[in-house]
Amino acid sequence: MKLRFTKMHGLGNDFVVIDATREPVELTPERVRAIADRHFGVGCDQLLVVEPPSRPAVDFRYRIFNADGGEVEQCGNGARCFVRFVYDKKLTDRADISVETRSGIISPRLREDGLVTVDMGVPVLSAAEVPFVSDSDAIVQPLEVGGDMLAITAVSMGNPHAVQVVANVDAAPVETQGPLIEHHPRFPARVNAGFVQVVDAHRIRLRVFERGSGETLACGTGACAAVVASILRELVVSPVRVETRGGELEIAWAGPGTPVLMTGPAVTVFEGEMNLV
Ligand SMILES: N[C@@H](CCC[C@H](N)C(=O)O)C(=O)O
Repeated sequence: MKLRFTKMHGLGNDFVVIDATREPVELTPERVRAIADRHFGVGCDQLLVVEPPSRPAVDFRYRIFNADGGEVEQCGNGARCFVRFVYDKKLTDRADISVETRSGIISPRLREDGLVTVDMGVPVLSAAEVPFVSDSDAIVQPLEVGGDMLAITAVSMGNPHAVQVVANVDAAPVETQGPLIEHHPRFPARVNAGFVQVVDAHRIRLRVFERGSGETLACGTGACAAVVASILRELVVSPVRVETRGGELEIAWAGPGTPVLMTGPAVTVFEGEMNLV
């Protein structure tokens, strides 16, 4: 069976995007892993599926699969690519859409300058809802990882993030500590591990070891979570430029109870057709 796809990226966080608005596509974890495989498949960090909405007053349903085959709640860089995709494919003539995800509604807007701003919703700071096993909702929490005591902030942007502040992201133990944090028993749904270096009051540098995909060149929800954590820790002030290995995002957040706004690029690389096994 042949399946048409579009290869896209947001700051080098790369996606295979599939249009399932006309007919459903059956995606098993094995199939997702095969498509995401960089040697035997197309290769991507996440597979994104565009579906018709399941409820009134939203335009599309947005499904996200990590390279390990697991379906997850949210993907920020993917959300920017999502609106670029549905607009370019003429699945809508609106540049401002409402999209349902596993964790709620998000609103991406394709701007005239080609950048995309996404209302990513209100961050969740309650430990139980992240989910993070803790008897407190303190902003900074101790977490023992590989014999070291880390100071993390647990934030959900629809998906779970553990954010820590480091002196230098280039020297941070992302590859070694990242997998230990991802699978830490106090994060029962696993977690995305963010490493933040504060540059000044409006700029941070960020690396993220993503749940189910490993370190990526950029993570949109990771950038939102990192800015929320850094504002709560009084290290930065909104708006904040986030430097990743793949480029920069701008994140604005007015504080608890308000939504996070993320602005950045969304790029189409090529169209293709794959053999689906
Ligand atoms: N790259 C994404 C996040 C994708 C999902 C994440 N790995 C998870 O498991 O929660 C982004 O740009 O936000």
